Amino acid sequence: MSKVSLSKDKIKILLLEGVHQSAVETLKRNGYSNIEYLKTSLPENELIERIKHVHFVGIRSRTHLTETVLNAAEKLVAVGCFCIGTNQVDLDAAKRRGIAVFNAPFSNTRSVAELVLGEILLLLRGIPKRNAMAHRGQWFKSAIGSFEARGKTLGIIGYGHIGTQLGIMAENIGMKVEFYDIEDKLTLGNAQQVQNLTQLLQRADVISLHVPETPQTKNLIGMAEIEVMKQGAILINASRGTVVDIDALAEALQHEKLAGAAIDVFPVEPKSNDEEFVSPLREFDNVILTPHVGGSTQEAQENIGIEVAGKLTKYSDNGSTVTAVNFPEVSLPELSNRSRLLHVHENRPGVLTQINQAFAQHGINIAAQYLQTDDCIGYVVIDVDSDHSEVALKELSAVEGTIRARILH
Ligand SMILES: NC(=O)c1ccc[n+]([C@@H]2O[C@H](COP(=O)([O-])OP(=O)(O)OC[C@H]3O[C@@H](n4cnc5c(N)ncnc54)[C@H](O)[C@@H]3O)[C@@H](O)[C@H]2O)c1
Ligand SMILES: O=C(O)CC[C@@H](O)C(=O)O
Repeated sequence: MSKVSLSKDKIKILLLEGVHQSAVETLKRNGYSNIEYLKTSLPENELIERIKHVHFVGIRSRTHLTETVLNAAEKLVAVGCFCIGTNQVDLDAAKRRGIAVFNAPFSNTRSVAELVLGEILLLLRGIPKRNAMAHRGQWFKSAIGSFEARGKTLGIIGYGHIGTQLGIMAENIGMKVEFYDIEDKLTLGNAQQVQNLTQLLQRADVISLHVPETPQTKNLIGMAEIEVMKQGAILINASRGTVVDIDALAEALQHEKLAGAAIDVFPVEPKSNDEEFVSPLREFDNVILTPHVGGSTQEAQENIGIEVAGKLTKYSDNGSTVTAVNFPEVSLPELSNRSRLLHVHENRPGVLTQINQAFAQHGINIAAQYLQTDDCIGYVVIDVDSDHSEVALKELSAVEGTIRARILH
C-alpha cells in the first residue's frame, strides 16, 4: 500500500469520545482542518463504516479498535489514544498494518494520584458510610472505624508514574509507603519495595492498584489475595477493571473483611452516560464508586489534547514516532527542501539492501536515512531530492515485505 503526500485539508481526522477542544485547536494550528468531532464512542458497525475513510483517529478508553475494526481502516495512518491506557487497541494488529499508536503517558498522572489520596483520607475516616447515612436522615456521630492517615501503611501495587506520585503525596501526610512491582524500581522518598505481593497485602492498611491491564494483572486481586489482607483494610482500584475480581470484593465487603473500597474502573463499563451502571458494589455504603474519572480533570484533559494531537501532527508532518507505543521509535529532524519517504516493512533480512540497490539503480541519492526495527516490523525513513521522490516511492512500494510507504514534501 503506498500513498502520495496529501495536502493537509485532505487528511481526514475523526475524534471520538469528546476529547478536549485543545486537541482540535492543536490540529487546526498545525494546518489540519478536516476534522470530524463526536462527543461519544461509536457502536462497532458504525465505527467500521466511519474508520474506512479516515487517516487519523482519536479515541479514549471506550472505543475498542479490534482487529475486525482495523481490517476496515484502509487509510488509517495512526491512532491517538487521548489517555494513558492503550489496552482498548489491538496494538499488535495495528503494528502489522503499519498503523502507529500514540498515547499521553503522563498527562493525567497527577489527577489520578490526587483522587486516590482523597479517597484514602475519606475511607480511613469512614466518611462514605456516614455521608450515605446522613443523606438518608441518619446521624452516625461516632469515632468507631475512623482513623488518621498518619502512620498508616499504604501498599502500592504498580510503582510507575501514578504509583510513585501517589507514594510521594501519601508520605507528605505521614503515611508509610511500601510497594510491589514486577520490576526493580528506583524508590522515591522513603518508600520501600517488597519482594512479593503477599507480603505487601499482609502489611498494608490501604492497598492501591496502579498496574496496566495485561494477562498477568487479570484478577490480580481475587478471593485468595483479599484473604491475606489485614482485617479492616481498604482496597482502591483506579487502574483497570479487569484487575480486581468484583464478586470476590463484594463478598469480602459483605463479611466485613474490608472496611471499605474505592473503585473507579470496572470489568464492564457503561458505553455512554445514558446507560445504567450495573454492579454488585452498588449496595455498599462504604464503597466509593466513580465512573472511570480518575484522569478526568480539566487540566489533564487539556494537556492530553495538546500532547496527543501534537504527536499525531508530528507523525503526519515529519514521520517522527517518538513515544509511539507499538512502533519502532525514530526521532527525526524537520524536513527542509527535500522529500521524505516513510517505509514500514516486515522485519525480514534483506529489505534495506533491496531498497538501497533499487535507489542506486535509479541514481537516487540518499541524503539521510534512519532505521529502527523491532521483532515484527522495520521503519525506515529516507530523505531524497524532491526531483527523485516519485520514482523513489514507486521503488519503495515494490520492495518485498512492504506494509506501507508514504511520502512527505
Ligand atoms: N482511572 C483512570 O482514569 C486512569 C487514568 C490513568 C491511568 N489509568 C490506569 O493506570 C495504569 C497505571 O498507570 P501509570 O501511568 O502509572 O503506568 P506505568 O506504566 O507508569 O506504571 C505501571 C507499573 O505497573 C508495573 N506492573 C506491571 N505489571 C505488574 C504486575 N503484574 N504486578 C506488579 N506491577 C506491575 C510496571 O512495572 C509499572 O511500574 C494505566 O495502565 C491505566 O490503565 C487509569
Ligand atoms: O479518558 C479515558 O477514557 C481513560 C482515562 C484513563 O483510564 C487512562 O487510561 O488514561
